[in-house]
Amino acid sequence: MRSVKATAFSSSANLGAGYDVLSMSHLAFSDTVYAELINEKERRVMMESNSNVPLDPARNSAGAPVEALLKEFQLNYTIKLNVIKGVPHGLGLGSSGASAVAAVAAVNELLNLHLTLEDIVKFAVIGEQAVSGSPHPDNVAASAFGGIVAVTSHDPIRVVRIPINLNFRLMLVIPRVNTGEGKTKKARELVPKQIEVSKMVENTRFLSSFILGLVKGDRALVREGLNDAVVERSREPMYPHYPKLKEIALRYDAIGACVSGAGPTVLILYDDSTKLGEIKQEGGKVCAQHGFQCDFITTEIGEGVRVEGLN
Ligand SMILES: Nc1ncnc2c1ncn2[C@@H]1O[C@H](COP(=O)(O)OP(=O)(O)OP(=O)(O)O)[C@@H](O)[C@H]1O
Ligand SMILES: N[C@@H](CCO)C(=O)O
Repeated sequence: MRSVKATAFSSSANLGAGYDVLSMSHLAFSDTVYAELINEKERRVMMESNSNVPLDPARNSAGAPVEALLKEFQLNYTIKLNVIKGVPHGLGLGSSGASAVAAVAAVNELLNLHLTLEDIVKFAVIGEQAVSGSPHPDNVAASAFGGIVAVTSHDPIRVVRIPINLNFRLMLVIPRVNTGEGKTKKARELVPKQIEVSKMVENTRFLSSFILGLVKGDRALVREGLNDAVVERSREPMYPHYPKLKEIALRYDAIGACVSGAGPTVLILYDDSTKLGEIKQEGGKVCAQHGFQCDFITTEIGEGVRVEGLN
């Protein structure tokens, strides 16, 4: 039987004021999905995994988009997906998104559907809808395209990679906690439905500064822009360690810090001026004060989804 392997990397969405719009792929973790054509008789998705994610395709971020693909292309095929999880889930690292992108990319290759990367994002978003109740496109856009991306249109999906002219590396501060089922769904319920114009203006300034700082290679602008006056604040009860951790990162001259997606992971941008050792030491104490340990993982900006035909 023909089978295809696809690998998609972890991601950090929002990046300060870019809620549901900005996201960054990183090489820290990845999911791999093997897709195999079992028969051409019955429209069905069979699931296997090395992890405790749901094996009901409708409740799995990899299975749901593949079911939608088979329906969209009116294919009565049985497809087996083996989801090899490498991205820890429920921690704000785009785990559900990575599976979704890898699954859609693998089936695209397996069935020669000729999907563009934006088509892959369009279908992978169905996986996010299945697990968080919202079709947020940011994580899947970063896992599909790589780099730092802006989703400039939702319908139709349009994704733009942001040119990066600033040298920096990444550190993920990952709490060793179990956030339970549907963490992102709960986090999205905390986001206010309406905000004051002053908050919109403040976030527009942040977003402009962050993006312009990346493009111009202006460290101070990136530092000024990596902030958020709305979503991060509304969700603080889900990551009480964050404000102090951010203050420590900035004190020791990190370029900036933000919540990774819906958290609780914190993303820190740093360079040679940053006193990383002090951040790890004092940041570790902050995590302990909140009752958990944190892993401090350094990594780099990631690539887009990789596909490999196996036979
Ligand atoms: N293939 C999958 N990979 C990861 N989680 C999955 C998958 N399929 C279903 N899930 C469920 O989705 C939830 C994890 O997704 P969730 O959106 O909450 O966090 P995340 O994707 O890890 O991080 P982020 O905050 O970046 O979205 C868990 O409840 C998990 O059981
Ligand atoms: N933009 C999404 C990303 C989830 O990783 C959210 O913050 O809910």
